[in-house]
Amino acid sequence: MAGRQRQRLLLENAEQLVLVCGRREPCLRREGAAGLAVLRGASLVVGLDGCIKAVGQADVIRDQFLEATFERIIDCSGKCVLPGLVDAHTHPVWAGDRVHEFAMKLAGASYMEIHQAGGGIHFTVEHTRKATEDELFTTFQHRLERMLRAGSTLVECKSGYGLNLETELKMLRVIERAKKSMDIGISSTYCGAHAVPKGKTATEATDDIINNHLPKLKELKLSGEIHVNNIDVFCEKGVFDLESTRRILQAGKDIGLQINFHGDELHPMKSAELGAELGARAISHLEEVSDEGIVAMARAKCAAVLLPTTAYMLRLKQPQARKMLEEGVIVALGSDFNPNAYCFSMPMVMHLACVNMKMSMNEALAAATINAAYALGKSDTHGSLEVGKQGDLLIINSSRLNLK
Ligand SMILES: N=CN[C@@H](CCC(=O)O)C(=O)O
Ligand SMILES: [Zn+2]
Repeated sequence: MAGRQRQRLLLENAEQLVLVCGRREPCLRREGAAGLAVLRGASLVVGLDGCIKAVGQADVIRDQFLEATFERIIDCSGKCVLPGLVDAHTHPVWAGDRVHEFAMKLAGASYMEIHQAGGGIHFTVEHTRKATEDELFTTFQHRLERMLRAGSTLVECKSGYGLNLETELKMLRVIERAKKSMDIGISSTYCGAHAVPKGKTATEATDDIINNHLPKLKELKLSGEIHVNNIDVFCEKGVFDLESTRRILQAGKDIGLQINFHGDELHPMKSAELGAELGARAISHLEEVSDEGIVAMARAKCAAVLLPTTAYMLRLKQPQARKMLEEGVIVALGSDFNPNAYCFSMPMVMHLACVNMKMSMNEALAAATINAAYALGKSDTHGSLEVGKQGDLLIINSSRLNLK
């Protein structure tokens, strides 16, 4: 029946059609991530609703859709098709660059020394508070366009440079506007606990978030004004300790947000153990995760969002990607785009993951597609080329990805 209908797009006869997975797996672990599903000489059909209608050998699809009409047909002979990339961790809404801090870091200052001296996130907060919503939207839009050009079709976007309710909401409104107007998927994250605002203690900031910020987010969700997907905390020595992190994440979960937070980045905090206990969807960074934390994450099916740009930029030790993969953790990747790590490109992130974290190319692609989608709770609709999923895809002008 579908074979006679009008369809949006036919990608014909790709040399390699990299499905990533083909049995509706929610994520890929161990051997699953090491060997991806690939069809050769294959075609794919996207329907008028933007979803994938068929994937298969070119001659089979041709027969099946003999009587169909297409808005567009693209000859993919000699080319590769793969799912749109998913960037599972970004901080893309802000004003005021931090180029001056690069020189400080090169001269030996650490990320936390700059932060504690009032720079880093605090510097960005000062500038973001002063910026208008339109100014923030314009730069954000430009950044999303660049991410899209680098192949990302679904991006996690955090607030977190406001810290007060007014500016956090301003950032979330900007993200909401892009969700509605831009041709890129967005999973939005409330990250009001990104730093302890100047003039407050961590406990005061935690109380403010729980008593004022989160109830407001609940109200705005009910009225349909802002729909946030995830809750985040920077769980770190000198920022939010384990107890404050627990209180904030639990309160976020109680209003229906998915837990997806920064943990075990600069110091071992037992963030992974906490995330596993709270049922977190994902934890990012994990350079300092413990062995027990890795096991707990694997058991709890809590994704590890690894950020190779951070370890590179801050000269941190690399997260133990190989150990996580061997223990069965769901490993995802993110660009961590922010004023400290100015990288829009998931292909670059995948490259760094292979070279610096010793992931295989297959593992890196799984981490930047189905597993990143899993980290955002979206692997039922994104992250692989399977019937029923969104038709987000990339055509690569190369006959083979040479995956191993
Ligand atoms: N570590 C905390 N947050 C960001 C950095 C944000 C910033 O420095 O502005 C990160 O994920 O790397
Ligand atoms: Zn971050």
